Amino acid sequence: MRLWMIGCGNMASAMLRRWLESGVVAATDVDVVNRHDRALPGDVRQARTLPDGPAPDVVVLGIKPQQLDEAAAVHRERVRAAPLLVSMLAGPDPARLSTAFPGPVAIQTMPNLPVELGRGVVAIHAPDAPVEARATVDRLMAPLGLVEWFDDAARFAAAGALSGCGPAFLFRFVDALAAGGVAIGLDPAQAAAVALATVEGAAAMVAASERSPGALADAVASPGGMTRAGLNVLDEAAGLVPLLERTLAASAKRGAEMAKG
Ligand SMILES: NC(=O)C1=CN([C@@H]2O[C@H](COP(=O)(O)OP(=O)(O)OC[C@H]3O[C@@H](n4cnc5c(N)ncnc54)[C@H](O)[C@@H]3O)[C@@H](O)[C@H]2O)C=CC1
Ligand SMILES: O=C(O)[C@@H]1CCC=N1
Repeated sequence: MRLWMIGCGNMASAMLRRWLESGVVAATDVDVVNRHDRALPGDVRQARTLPDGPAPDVVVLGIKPQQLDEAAAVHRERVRAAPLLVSMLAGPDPARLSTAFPGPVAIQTMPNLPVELGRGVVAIHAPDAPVEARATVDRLMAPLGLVEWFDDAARFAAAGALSGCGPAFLFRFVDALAAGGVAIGLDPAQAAAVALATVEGAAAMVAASERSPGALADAVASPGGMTRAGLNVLDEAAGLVPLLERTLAASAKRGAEMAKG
């Protein structure tokens, strides 16, 4: 599959790394446009302008949302002949993408960083996309992890807040678990190592298990034991659930503002 990538930074290069590793895309079939050269997976071609020659199968948009209009002004004419535009920008919906880049079928996606390992989530919103366009997008996204289509814009936005931002929240949790360890007497380096290994093992276990996270928590917590004492704090009325409800609500609110442009 031939790709042009307009903007290939943290998120797009995580996708590119996995596309190259999985073989769904060959490095020689990718052309990246970045503002400045940066280290890219597979040493793919990188320039300030799109290449001459025929349009690719897919144009991938990986710039910041605030850079959409500026990038469209520069690249719109070259992109017009491409069949598909796949955006990872938080905010712009397919209609806004098509206004910026008329011509291709516009697909709005929200990936997350673990796609780099093939363990990510890609939420997709393109309710009017024809079936062939959906099939191409599915083929491209399949190696990245869980791929979920949302025809409903509000559900797509909610999923994006959870999965797109979620890795950062979990990274914070790892740090918070380590900070809790330090507060009860561990040295910081050991606390960080123990917290990370605990989260990694527990995440792998819940992913592999047929038991729910709640059932697994109960399997850890002996009645009247240490874990139950800790869970009682997390489960307080003002504990972890309301904290994460507020966290996701804040991300979703900001996403809605960005969608308005
Ligand atoms: N970082 C993440 O975890 C996620 C990011 N996103 C979305 O991905 C997009 C990119 O985010 P990051 O990769 O974190 O940003 P980044 O700043 O690392 O990458 C943006 C890239 O775009 C290039 N660029 C800027 N203006 C350009 C232009 N006019 N023409 C060509 N290239 C241009 C820059 O040189 C840079 O390499 C954003 O729209 C964000 O909403 C979506 C989901 C998760
Ligand atoms: O923070 C952001 O706006 C982007 C979208 C989701 C993750 N990063």
